[in-house]
Amino acid sequence: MASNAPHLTARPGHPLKGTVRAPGDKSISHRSMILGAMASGVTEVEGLLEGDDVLATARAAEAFGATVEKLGGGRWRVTGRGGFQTPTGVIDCGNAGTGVRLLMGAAAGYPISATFDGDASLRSRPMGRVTDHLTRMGASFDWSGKPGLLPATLTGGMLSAIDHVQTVASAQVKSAILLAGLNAEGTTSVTEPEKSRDHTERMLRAFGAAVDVQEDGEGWIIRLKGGQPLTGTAVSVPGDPSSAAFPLAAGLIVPGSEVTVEGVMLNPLRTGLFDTWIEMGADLTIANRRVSGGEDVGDITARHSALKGVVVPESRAASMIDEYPILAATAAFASGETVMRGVGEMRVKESDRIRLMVDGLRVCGVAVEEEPDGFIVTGGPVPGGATVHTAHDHRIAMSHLVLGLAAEQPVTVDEPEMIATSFPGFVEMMNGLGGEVG
Ligand SMILES: O=C(O)C1=C[C@@H](OP(=O)(O)O)[C@@H](O)[C@H](O)C1
Ligand SMILES: C=C(OP(=O)(O)O)C(=O)O
Repeated sequence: MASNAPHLTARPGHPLKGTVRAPGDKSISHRSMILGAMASGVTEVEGLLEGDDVLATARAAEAFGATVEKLGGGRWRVTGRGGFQTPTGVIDCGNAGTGVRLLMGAAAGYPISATFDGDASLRSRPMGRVTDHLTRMGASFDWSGKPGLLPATLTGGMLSAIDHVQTVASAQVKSAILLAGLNAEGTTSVTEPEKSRDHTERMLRAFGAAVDVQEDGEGWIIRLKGGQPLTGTAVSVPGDPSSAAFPLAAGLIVPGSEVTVEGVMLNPLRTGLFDTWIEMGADLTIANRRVSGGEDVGDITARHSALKGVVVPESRAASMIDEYPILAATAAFASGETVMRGVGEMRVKESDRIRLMVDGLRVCGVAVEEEPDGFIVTGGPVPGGATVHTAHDHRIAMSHLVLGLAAEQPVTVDEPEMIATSFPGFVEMMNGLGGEVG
C-alpha cells in the first residue's frame, strides 16, 4: 500500500564540495548524560549530539533525579545526586539501544524500580543480552509482554560482582555490566576476545573511578571495583565518525567531489570504515591530528575516487559495526566484489540491516548476495530510480540517500524523520555541500 508519510529524495549530478563539522559522537553523548546523573556534582558537556536518541537519555537522566539544563547549542549541564531515584513515569528510550541498555545497567545498582520502553524498533530488539547478566548480579526484571523484549520493569538493589566473558563484541553489554558493577559488592570483570569501543572505560576514569584493563591470552580483561563514587566533570564530545561517514562517502562516490569533515574522532576502536576505504583505494586524507576531550581527533578529506572491492576482515567488524550500511552503498560504485562477513550483529540493530541493505540495494539495481552473517556487493553501474523501505532505521535511510547522490536516477527513502535520531542536520549538511536532498 502506498504511504502518504513524508519521503526524502536524493538526486544525482551535483558534486559535493566544502568543509563541515561532524556532529557530536552519539556513544559519548549518551554516556555523558548517564554518568553525569550517577555522579555527585556538576558535569558540563560541550558538543553534545542533540539527536532524538540522546535527548531521550537526557530526559531519562532527569527522571532518575538529576537536574539537566541546556545552556546553549550543544552545551548542557547535568547536576547529579550521586545515585538514581525511582522515576514517576515510564523511561521512554525511543529508538536507542545504547540508551536503554546502559540505563538499565546504571539503574540496576540502586534500590529503585523503573519501567523501560521504546519505539516499535526498540521493542523488537533483544534485551536479554543485558538483563540476563544484570539478573545474575541481583537485579530482577518483569516483562509485561514477551520475556527479553521491552517494555520491562527493573527492580534494582544490592548487587554482587560477576565475571563475564563476551561471546559477541558489544560495548553496550560491556557498559551495562560495568555501570552496574560500580554499585556491586566485589570486583566486576568483563573479558573481551574482540575489543569493542572503550568510551565507558575512558569516561569512568574521567569521573574518578579506577578501571583496570589488561591483555592476556583470552583477550582484554576490564576490571572495576564496586563502591567507587563518581564525581561530575567536564566532557568535550568529539565528532562522530559514524555520522562523518555519510558526507565523506558522498565525497568518494559523487564525481567531482571534495569534502572535508572536521573534528572527527579517531579512536582506533571506531575507525574500521576509514581503514577499509583506504584499502579500497579511496583518496582519504587525515590532517590536523590532535587530542580533544581525551580522544584523538582529526580533519578528514574525501575526494572522488576509483574504488575497488575488498574482503573486509571479520576481526574489523566491531570497529565499524554501524558503518557497514554506508560501506555497502560505496561498494556499489567499486569495481568487483566487496565481501562483508562476520557481521550477524547487524541483524539486531534498529532493523535487520543485512536484509534491509540487500533489499534496498537490489531495488536500486545493485547486485548483492545475502548470507546468514553477512553480504556481498558487486559494484557496477547503479541505476537507482527507486523508493527504499527503511524500517525505522536512520542509517539505512542515510546510506541510500548518499547512494542516490551518485546513482543514475534519484533514490527516495521512507520514514526520513528517523534520521534525527543520530544526525539531525544531515539534510542541511548534504545540501550545504552542494548535494540535492529534499
Ligand atoms: O556502546 C555504544 O555506544 C554502541 C555500541 C554498538 O552496539 P553493540 O554494543 O550492540 O555492538 C553500536 O552499534 C551502537 O550504535 C553504539
Ligand atoms: C545501532 C545503533 O544505535 P543503538 O544501538 O543505540 O540504537 C546505531 O546508531 O547505528
